[in-house]
Amino acid sequence: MEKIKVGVIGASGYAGAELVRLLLSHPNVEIGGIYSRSYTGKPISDLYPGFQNVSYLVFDDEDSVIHNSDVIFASLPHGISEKYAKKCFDANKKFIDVGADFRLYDEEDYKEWYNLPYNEKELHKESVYGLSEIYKDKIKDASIIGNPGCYPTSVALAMYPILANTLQSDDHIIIDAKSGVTGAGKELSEGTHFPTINEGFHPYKVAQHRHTPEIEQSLSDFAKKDITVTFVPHLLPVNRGIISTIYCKVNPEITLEAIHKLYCDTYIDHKFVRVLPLEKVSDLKYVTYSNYCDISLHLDKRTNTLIVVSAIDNMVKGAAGQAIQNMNIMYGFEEDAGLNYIPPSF
Ligand SMILES: NC(=O)C1=CN([C@@H]2O[C@H](COP(=O)(O)OP(=O)(O)OC[C@H]3O[C@@H](n4cnc5c(N)ncnc54)[C@H](OP(=O)(O)O)[C@@H]3O)[C@@H](O)[C@H]2O)C=CC1
Ligand SMILES: CC(=O)N[C@@H](CCC(=O)OP(=O)(O)O)C(=O)O
Repeated sequence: MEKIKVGVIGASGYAGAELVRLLLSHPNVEIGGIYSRSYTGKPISDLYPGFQNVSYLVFDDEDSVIHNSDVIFASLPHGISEKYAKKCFDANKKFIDVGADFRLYDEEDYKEWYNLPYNEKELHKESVYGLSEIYKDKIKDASIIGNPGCYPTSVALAMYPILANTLQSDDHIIIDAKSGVTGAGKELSEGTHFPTINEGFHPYKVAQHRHTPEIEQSLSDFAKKDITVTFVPHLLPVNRGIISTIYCKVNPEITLEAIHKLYCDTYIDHKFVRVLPLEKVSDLKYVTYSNYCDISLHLDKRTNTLIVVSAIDNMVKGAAGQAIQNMNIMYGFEEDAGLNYIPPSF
């Protein structure tokens, strides 16, 4: 089968480099080019030694990368991707934004939480929110994808079966989430400095994180009514992984066994969502480097509270892996092509 050409804009960053790592072993693609503002002309192995003797890719200029590719991934800080999306759209190339610029349906939400307007309004009408398991039919025909955020991916997959079947008894949901430090990107900062985070553990942006509207957008879409969330992220002193522990009130008649069956049935054809057997608890160790989302289910009968624990690797299912899964859906490749990594055993 002829391979398609893919380009990565922002390949010097963490999510961009993770895209390159995964794409290099994808059976249906060839890398058409990689771009970074700061490293033009340098081999990627200079920046990330793991590519030594594996890839001889050299950072190129943005126009060559777009020209040489059929589909372009952008992995940039928010507010920058529209410019690249426009160039790709005008050149009839597909565009997958790993950042946040095409995730929110409503520009007012984007203005409120990101302090920026949409400059290319027409492009937002073309874009599809790329939560692979749930919006596959729309993703298939899309030319622009807004790849979901890392925390929102972990929460949306965890809550879809309950909300789509209206089993919640309250429309407010509490999310206690923890992320590894790679979630903050490559740029050095006091907040991610080793002595600051090592042997510490703290919440941040308590109830004011920019993923709040994205999470509410998905959950409300599933429930077909407004769902609100209280979302508190924490910074875990590990490199990779997200655990979201989610609390949702449910009707007293429902049993944990029935909920478990519903989740298993919902995800039976979706290999990347693993509903764990009852009694097991999701652990980020067993999803790292992989595209899996592990979901465990627990019921506090005393308070009729369902507790869903969702674990993903923020760099893979939370960013590069899901972006590649979306590309696979767009091109009709096997959905798991290039994504068959088994998590480590210990
Ligand atoms: N890390 C994660 O877990 C996740 C990240 N994301 C999203 O992916 C995107 C990238 O994140 P991440 O990789 O962590 O960030 P990094 O800070 O590690 O990388 C940012 C990249 O953007 C490039 N860049 C920065 N400013 C500009 C600019 N003005 N013009 C062109 N390129 C620029 C940098 O290139 P240069 O070499 O030129 O500086 C670098 O390649 C963000 O939108 C982030 O929110 C999504 C899900 C998870
Ligand atoms: C630990 C950490 O700092 N995480 C980042 C979220 C990860 C990320 O990059 O967010 P997107 O999914 O929107 O791209 C944060 O809280 O802003």
